[in-house]
Amino acid sequence: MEKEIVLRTEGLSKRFGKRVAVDNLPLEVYRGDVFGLLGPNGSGKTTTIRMILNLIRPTNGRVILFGCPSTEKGAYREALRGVGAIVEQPLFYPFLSGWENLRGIAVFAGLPDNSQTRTRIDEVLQMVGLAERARDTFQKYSLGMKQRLGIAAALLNNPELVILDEPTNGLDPAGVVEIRNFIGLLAKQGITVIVSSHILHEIQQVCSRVAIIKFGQLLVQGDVHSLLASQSGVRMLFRSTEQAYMAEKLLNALRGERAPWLNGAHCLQAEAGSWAPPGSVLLHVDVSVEHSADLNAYLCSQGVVPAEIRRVEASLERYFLELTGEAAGYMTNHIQGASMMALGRNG
Ligand SMILES: Nc1ncnc2c1ncn2[C@@H]1O[C@H](COP(=O)(O)OP(=O)(O)OP(=O)(O)O)[C@@H](O)[C@H]1O
Repeated sequence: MEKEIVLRTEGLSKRFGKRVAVDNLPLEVYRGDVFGLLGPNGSGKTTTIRMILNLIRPTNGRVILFGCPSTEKGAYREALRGVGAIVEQPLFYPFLSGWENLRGIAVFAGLPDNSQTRTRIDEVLQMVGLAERARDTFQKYSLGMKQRLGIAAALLNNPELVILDEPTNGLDPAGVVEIRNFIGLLAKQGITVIVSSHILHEIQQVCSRVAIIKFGQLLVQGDVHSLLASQSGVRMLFRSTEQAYMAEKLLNALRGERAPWLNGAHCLQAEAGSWAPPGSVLLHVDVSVEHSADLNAYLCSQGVVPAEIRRVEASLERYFLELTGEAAGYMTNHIQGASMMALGRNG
């Protein structure tokens, strides 16, 4: 079944003077996704979110939200009613309780001041786990609770899509886990979530799809499972670079009917601080770890003997570093994988 696109951006770009903050960004968010918008500080995440929310105007391109293009201004404002968002730290009154703060926000957002709205306030406080602390003043809340109250505010209008800009910022590890679990709960209730973060591993576990951006450009977009599939596997160190490239050739030739369990192999430079000597060339083999012995036996039979073989755990962070060459290592050949789009800085 075709997945329904909830939000799409086409050629979305934003320039501040000479600075290009967002550059021709093509995002696609499907219904039910927890969509991670990931990238380092200053990569354009908040600017993108602000354009989606119509808080700033794109220099070029458009957003299509629930089928409605941002160029149709009135209709787009209507479509935005189906969105709840927190961008930056929401402002709350410190001497009012969580409940009273939400009431103020509800009234400000144009919700009627009636029993239905009051019930909704109770509901959202329950959803974010603050029901028992609803009557405490905001100033008594921990940072994590303050953040959750922000999310509760974003949920007031019963949105189909929730956008959370860096919701884990400033939280301790327990707070991060709390927010992550909470995002998972939202997804279980059928709410589509877009969540931005500059710390890739923090929300990797909860995302179904991600877009990784840098300098406002899309580096890669796809479902987390396929992106990471090309990351996990085993890495081999050889006594010489020549042997590593020889093994790469041999294993890529072995793929197919003779070794259906082998998805491919590519050489890369060892990251700084990794187990391999700095600057050495490693062979990454896309294979499940149970086949390490088969690989070893085959390469030895061909006279190319690995000096060391290690399993690698999939991580978006490593993937990002390899993609951008930010670690000492960089990929010496292109990224492989079916359902992803890799657009380097130069296309
Ligand atoms: N109002 C503005 N005027 C000028 N430049 C801006 C403005 N807003 C953002 N920028 C610049 O645009 C670029 C992208 O910023 P943005 O805040 O979107 O990045 P980000 O990925 O959200 O970063 P962070 O993780 O630090 O929040 C940065 O270089 C930033 O300095």
